[in-house]
Amino acid sequence: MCFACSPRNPIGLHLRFSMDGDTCRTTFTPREEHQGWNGCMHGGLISTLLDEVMAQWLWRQGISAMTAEMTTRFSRPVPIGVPVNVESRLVEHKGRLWALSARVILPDGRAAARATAKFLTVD
Ligand SMILES: CCCCCCCCCCCCCCCC(=O)SCCNC(=O)CCNC(=O)[C@H](O)C(C)(C)COP(=O)(O)OP(=O)(O)OC[C@H]1O[C@@H](n2cnc3c(N)ncnc32)[C@H](O)[C@@H]1OP(=O)(O)O
Repeated sequence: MCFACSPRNPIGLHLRFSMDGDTCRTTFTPREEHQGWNGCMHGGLISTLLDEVMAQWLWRQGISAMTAEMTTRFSRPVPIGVPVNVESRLVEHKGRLWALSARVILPDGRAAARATAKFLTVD
Protein backbone atom coordinates (compact mmCIF):
# COMPACT_ATOMS: atom_id res chain seq x y z
CA MET A 1 0.00 0.00 0.00
CA CYS A 2 2.29 2.71 -1.33
CA PHE A 3 2.20 5.99 0.64
CA ALA A 4 2.60 8.00 -2.56
CA CYS A 5 0.40 6.21 -5.10
CA SER A 6 -2.00 3.69 -3.54
CA PRO A 7 -5.63 4.82 -3.77
CA ARG A 8 -6.31 2.63 -0.71
CA ASN A 9 -3.77 4.21 1.65
CA PRO A 10 -5.89 6.33 4.04
CA ILE A 11 -3.01 8.71 4.85
CA GLY A 12 -1.38 8.55 1.39
CA LEU A 13 -0.87 11.23 -1.24
CA HIS A 14 -3.01 9.33 -3.82
CA LEU A 15 -0.83 10.42 -6.74
CA ARG A 16 -1.81 9.42 -10.26
CA PHE A 17 0.73 9.29 -13.06
CA SER A 18 0.82 9.38 -16.83
CA MET A 19 3.50 9.15 -19.50
CA ASP A 20 3.78 12.05 -21.93
CA GLY A 21 6.37 10.98 -24.49
CA ASP A 22 9.57 10.36 -22.55
CA THR A 23 8.29 12.22 -19.47
CA CYS A 24 6.35 10.85 -16.49
CA ARG A 25 3.99 13.40 -14.92
CA THR A 26 1.76 13.93 -11.92
CA THR A 27 0.15 16.89 -10.18
CA PHE A 28 -0.34 17.56 -6.49
CA THR A 29 -1.88 20.27 -4.34
CA PRO A 30 -0.37 20.26 -0.82
CA ARG A 31 -2.82 20.64 2.06
CA GLU A 32 -2.34 21.94 5.62
CA GLU A 33 -1.34 18.47 6.84
CA HIS A 34 1.58 18.47 4.36
CA GLN A 35 3.07 21.62 5.85
CA GLY A 36 6.61 21.94 7.20
CA TRP A 37 7.87 25.51 7.34
CA ASN A 38 4.99 27.92 7.92
CA GLY A 39 2.70 27.93 4.87
CA CYS A 40 5.00 25.70 2.84
CA MET A 41 5.04 22.03 1.92
CA HIS A 42 7.40 19.86 3.98
CA GLY A 43 10.70 19.18 2.19
CA GLY A 44 10.55 15.47 2.92
CA LEU A 45 7.20 15.28 1.18
CA ILE A 46 8.53 17.29 -1.77
CA SER A 47 11.26 14.64 -1.96
CA THR A 48 8.57 11.96 -1.90
CA LEU A 49 6.92 13.52 -4.96
CA LEU A 50 10.26 13.59 -6.77
CA ASP A 51 11.26 10.05 -5.76
CA GLU A 52 7.91 8.62 -6.76
CA VAL A 53 7.69 10.31 -10.17
CA MET A 54 11.10 8.85 -11.03
CA ALA A 55 10.19 5.38 -9.70
CA GLN A 56 6.97 5.52 -11.72
CA TRP A 57 8.88 6.38 -14.90
CA LEU A 58 10.70 3.07 -14.48
CA TRP A 59 7.61 1.13 -13.38
CA ARG A 60 5.77 2.24 -16.51
CA GLN A 61 8.55 0.76 -18.66
CA GLY A 62 8.15 -2.55 -16.79
CA ILE A 63 11.29 -1.97 -14.71
CA SER A 64 11.17 -2.86 -10.98
CA ALA A 65 13.82 -0.73 -9.31
CA MET A 66 14.46 0.71 -5.85
CA THR A 67 15.91 4.11 -5.05
CA ALA A 68 19.58 3.67 -4.12
CA GLU A 69 20.61 7.33 -3.99
CA MET A 70 18.88 10.69 -4.35
CA THR A 71 19.91 14.34 -4.22
CA THR A 72 17.35 17.14 -3.97
CA ARG A 73 17.77 20.87 -4.39
CA PHE A 74 15.00 23.00 -2.90
CA SER A 75 15.05 26.27 -4.85
CA ARG A 76 11.76 27.87 -3.85
CA PRO A 77 9.03 27.11 -1.30
CA VAL A 78 5.98 25.14 -2.45
CA PRO A 79 3.02 27.03 -0.95
CA ILE A 80 0.16 25.14 0.68
CA GLY A 81 -2.93 25.08 -1.55
CA VAL A 82 -1.06 25.73 -4.78
CA PRO A 83 -1.09 22.96 -7.44
CA VAL A 84 2.29 21.85 -8.73
CA ASN A 85 3.33 19.74 -11.69
CA VAL A 86 5.92 17.04 -11.10
CA GLU A 87 7.84 15.41 -13.93
CA SER A 88 10.70 12.97 -14.49
CA ARG A 89 12.97 11.81 -17.29
CA LEU A 90 15.60 9.15 -17.81
CA VAL A 91 19.15 10.48 -17.82
CA GLU A 92 21.26 7.36 -18.19
CA HIS A 93 21.05 3.58 -18.01
CA LYS A 94 23.88 1.10 -17.47
CA GLY A 95 23.27 -2.50 -16.43
CA ARG A 96 21.12 -2.53 -13.25
CA LEU A 97 21.65 1.17 -12.65
CA TRP A 98 19.16 3.79 -13.88
CA ALA A 99 19.78 7.52 -13.42
CA LEU A 100 16.76 9.85 -13.57
CA SER A 101 16.01 13.49 -12.93
CA ALA A 102 12.80 15.15 -11.73
CA ARG A 103 11.36 18.60 -11.09
CA VAL A 104 8.51 20.16 -9.10
CA ILE A 105 7.14 23.06 -11.14
CA LEU A 106 5.11 25.98 -9.77
CA PRO A 107 2.10 27.40 -11.69
CA ASP A 108 4.29 30.24 -13.02
CA GLY A 109 6.61 27.70 -14.64
CA ARG A 110 9.51 28.09 -12.22
CA ALA A 111 11.06 24.98 -10.69
CA ALA A 112 10.63 24.79 -6.92
CA ALA A 113 12.75 21.66 -6.53
CA ARG A 114 14.94 19.40 -8.64
CA ALA A 115 16.29 15.94 -7.93
CA THR A 116 18.58 13.39 -9.45
CA ALA A 117 18.51 9.78 -8.36
CA LYS A 118 20.01 6.38 -9.03
CA PHE A 119 17.75 3.33 -9.05
CA LEU A 120 18.85 -0.31 -9.04
CA THR A 121 16.73 -3.01 -10.58
CA VAL A 122 15.59 -5.69 -8.14
CA ASP A 123 14.19 -9.17 -8.81
C1 LIG B 1 -1.18 -3.73 -9.33
C2 LIG B 1 -0.70 -2.32 -9.34
C3 LIG B 1 0.44 -2.17 -8.46
C4 LIG B 1 0.98 -0.77 -8.59
C5 LIG B 1 2.24 -0.72 -7.85
C6 LIG B 1 2.97 0.46 -8.26
C7 LIG B 1 4.38 0.33 -7.79
C8 LIG B 1 5.13 1.47 -8.31
C9 LIG B 1 6.55 1.31 -7.95
C10 LIG B 1 7.04 2.54 -7.42
C11 LIG B 1 7.25 2.39 -5.94
C12 LIG B 1 8.53 2.97 -5.63
C13 LIG B 1 8.48 3.79 -4.43
C14 LIG B 1 9.51 4.90 -4.56
C15 LIG B 1 10.89 4.28 -4.45
C16 LIG B 1 11.20 3.85 -3.25
O1 LIG B 1 10.85 4.37 -2.09
S1 LIG B 1 12.29 2.46 -3.00
C17 LIG B 1 12.51 2.38 -1.20
C18 LIG B 1 13.73 3.15 -0.78
N1 LIG B 1 14.92 2.44 -1.19
C19 LIG B 1 15.35 1.38 -0.51
O2 LIG B 1 14.79 0.95 0.48
C20 LIG B 1 16.57 0.70 -1.07
C21 LIG B 1 17.42 0.07 0.03
N2 LIG B 1 18.61 -0.50 -0.58
C22 LIG B 1 18.58 -1.76 -1.02
O3 LIG B 1 17.65 -2.53 -0.83
C23 LIG B 1 19.80 -2.22 -1.76
O4 LIG B 1 20.91 -1.42 -1.41
C24 LIG B 1 19.59 -2.15 -3.31
C25 LIG B 1 19.28 -0.72 -3.79
C26 LIG B 1 18.47 -3.12 -3.72
C27 LIG B 1 20.87 -2.60 -3.98
O5 LIG B 1 21.32 -3.75 -3.32
P1 LIG B 1 21.93 -4.98 -4.14
O6 LIG B 1 20.92 -5.50 -5.11
O7 LIG B 1 22.50 -5.91 -3.14
O8 LIG B 1 23.03 -4.30 -5.01
P2 LIG B 1 24.55 -3.95 -4.59
O9 LIG B 1 25.34 -5.24 -4.66
O10 LIG B 1 24.61 -3.14 -3.35
O11 LIG B 1 24.95 -3.04 -5.80
C28 LIG B 1 24.95 -3.54 -7.14
C29 LIG B 1 25.88 -2.69 -7.94
O12 LIG B 1 25.36 -1.36 -7.99
C30 LIG B 1 26.30 -0.45 -7.44
N3 LIG B 1 25.60 0.58 -6.68
C31 LIG B 1 24.80 0.42 -5.63
N4 LIG B 1 24.33 1.61 -5.22
C32 LIG B 1 24.87 2.53 -6.04
C33 LIG B 1 24.79 3.91 -6.11
N5 LIG B 1 24.01 4.62 -5.29
N6 LIG B 1 25.48 4.55 -7.08
C34 LIG B 1 26.24 3.86 -7.94
N7 LIG B 1 26.36 2.52 -7.91
C35 LIG B 1 25.67 1.87 -6.97
C36 LIG B 1 27.19 -1.29 -6.54
O13 LIG B 1 28.47 -0.70 -6.39
C37 LIG B 1 27.26 -2.57 -7.31
O14 LIG B 1 28.18 -2.44 -8.39
P3 LIG B 1 29.08 -3.71 -8.86
O15 LIG B 1 29.84 -4.11 -7.65
O16 LIG B 1 28.11 -4.75 -9.33
O17 LIG B 1 29.94 -3.13 -9.96
